[in-house]
Amino acid sequence: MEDVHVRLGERDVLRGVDVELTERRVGIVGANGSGKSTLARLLNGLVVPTAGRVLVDGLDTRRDGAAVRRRAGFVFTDPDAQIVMPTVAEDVAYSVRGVPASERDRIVRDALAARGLAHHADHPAHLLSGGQKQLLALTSVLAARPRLVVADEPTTLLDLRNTRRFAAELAALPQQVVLVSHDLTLMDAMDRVLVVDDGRVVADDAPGPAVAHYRRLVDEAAPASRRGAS
Ligand SMILES: Nc1ncnc2c1ncn2[C@@H]1O[C@H](COP(=O)(O)OP(=O)(O)OP(=O)(O)O)[C@@H](O)[C@H]1O
Repeated sequence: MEDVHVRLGERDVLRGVDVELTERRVGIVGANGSGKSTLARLLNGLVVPTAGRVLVDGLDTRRDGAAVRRRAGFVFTDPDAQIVMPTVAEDVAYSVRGVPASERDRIVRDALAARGLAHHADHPAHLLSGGQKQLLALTSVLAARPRLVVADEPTTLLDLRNTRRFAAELAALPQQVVLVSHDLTLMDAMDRVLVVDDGRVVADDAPGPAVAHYRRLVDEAAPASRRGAS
């Protein structure tokens, strides 16, 4: 991201973000409305910069949006917003729809087996539990073999067990992962963490110091009367 600015409506949502993300695991934390989702969405061209450039694998997201989206898979917070087909297997098949049918069936079978969803293949996707739906969303994204996986608060709807399971799935991926989350425990597994505040990256460090920076920001923003109590 080269000096990226994003203006949405009347608001400067991102103001001069300049980062090169080369680590395998990159976390993004920050307050509600600070610009994290916008930053994540820049990475697959769902949002394009108002000024500056975003390059993914050397491709400009403004010019080569479709090619960028093939490289960068996006996992949304709410899997219901992402699951588009009636059954579990059909949903995974949809994300590899360009592949010949015989190969597609094999990809779908392998992908479902890898996430423990094989016996749900013909089940209606909407009947899965929240955790299973999130795994299905990840499975469908991964079936398209993206080089980069961007996940925007993917564990918000999950209980502790499924959060752990999903985090383990993300951790095991060979791809580069960019993870936006309010769950600071997930940041321990990152190689690098960006702290976003009011549209800027205000810290960019290893997880320990970055999360400490974020905690200080929150403490400083709290009214003095509450600070002692926290
Ligand atoms: N399409 C839009 N038009 C106008 N403003 C927008 C639009 N999308 C986002 N915003 C604003 O941009 C700011 C940043 O939003 P963003 O979703 O990136 O924040 P976030 O850090 O991911 O927040 P959260 O943690 O609450 O998900 C917010 O103030 C939001 O209201």
